[in-house]
Amino acid sequence: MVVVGTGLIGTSIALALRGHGVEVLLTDRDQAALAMAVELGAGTALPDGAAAGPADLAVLAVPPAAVAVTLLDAQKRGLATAYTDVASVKALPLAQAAELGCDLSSYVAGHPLAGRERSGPAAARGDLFLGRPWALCPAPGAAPDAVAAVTALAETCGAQPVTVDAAEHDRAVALVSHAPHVVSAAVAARLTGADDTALGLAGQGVRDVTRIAASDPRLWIGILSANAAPVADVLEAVATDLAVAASLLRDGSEGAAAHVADLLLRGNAGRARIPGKHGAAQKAYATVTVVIPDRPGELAMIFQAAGIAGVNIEDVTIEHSPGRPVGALELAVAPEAAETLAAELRARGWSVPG
Ligand SMILES: NC(=O)c1ccc[n+]([C@@H]2O[C@H](COP(=O)([O-])OP(=O)(O)OC[C@H]3O[C@@H](n4cnc5c(N)ncnc54)[C@H](O)[C@@H]3O)[C@@H](O)[C@H]2O)c1
Ligand SMILES: O=C(O)C(=O)C[C@]1(C(=O)O)C=C[C@@H](O)C=C1
Repeated sequence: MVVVGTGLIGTSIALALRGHGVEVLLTDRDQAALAMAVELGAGTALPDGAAAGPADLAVLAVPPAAVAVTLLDAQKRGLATAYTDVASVKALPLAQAAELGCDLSSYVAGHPLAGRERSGPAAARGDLFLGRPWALCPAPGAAPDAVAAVTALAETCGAQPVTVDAAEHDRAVALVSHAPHVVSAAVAARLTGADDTALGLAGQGVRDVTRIAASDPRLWIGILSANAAPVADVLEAVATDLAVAASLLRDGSEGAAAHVADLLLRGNAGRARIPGKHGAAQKAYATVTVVIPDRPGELAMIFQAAGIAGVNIEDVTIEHSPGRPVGALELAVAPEAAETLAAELRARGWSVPG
């Protein structure tokens, strides 16, 4: 397998494949991204010049606007017998590939519906795709062998392949991914002018609604502009709901409140329609939260205590309390290790609520 573009998605796919013993060759025009992916165990660097022979499949994990040119270049080099991409929009890269004269029989456009708000190989996870849908949009003349190779890729990564027409895919993701992204950004953008009192009162709700607003704007402007009309349709409908809700709230009458309640009820109904993930569950970690004083060496001592307790820390987040000399350290660990870690930290004097 060859992965072109060792960012978040390319490296996550490579890690998932390596987990199944697949030989993976990596390439990226950014040498630092490539070196990091190799360092993380995602594969080995694709040698310059002639490869030993074509790979079974080349995965083009580059931004949407780079898919067609990358495909053309890869096909000219004879990198693989089949090709796919992972871009978040499908009709435009397919049209560009046709226009450039790419071989569309060996190419099956793809899109895993899994990601993160962080970019680059350091954010990659081999379990990113477990149980997630993976859209496949083969062009009419796609070779059955190529379709089979890309289907096998999705399945090996633990995802559920879903075959869908490219234009239909783009309309669907405008609703379930692209418009929600803009709405999240719009809510988060209100916070740029927020004062310390408001930010200090921020709870989980605003964090949930704005998580994806932390994503790379360069990637997202490429996605949104490549799917502009379907995204605009959804945003206009959302904007109408918001404008009506605002004017009803200004009205302040009981009747108006009932109408706002109607929007909330439709929200409940829409949310309930989102299917649960299929297939295997993503690896679930337990979170041990520690209240930490803001002083040098504190993190090192906590990590050392975890090591002494024999507990592997899988992930770390620090939530700062603005204006307060403490923070909340969230340690993600295997569920069966959570109690051991909590007990060790409490015994050493840290506050571990719960
Ligand atoms: N981020 C997500 O949540 C997500 C989820 C699903 C699909 N996608 C799609 O996956 C693709 C990659 O997104 P990402 O989040 O991994 O971005 P990323 O920025 O983490 O990685 C992109 C990588 O591609 C490299 N690159 C760019 N142009 C290249 C070229 N011409 N040749 C070789 N390498 C090149 C960059 O150097 C970078 O390392 C995009 O098409 C995106 O739409 C993203
Ligand atoms: O969960 C996230 O952070 C994502 O941005 C993932 C998400 C999505 O909207 O579900 C975003 C864009 C991709 O094309 C696929 C998946």
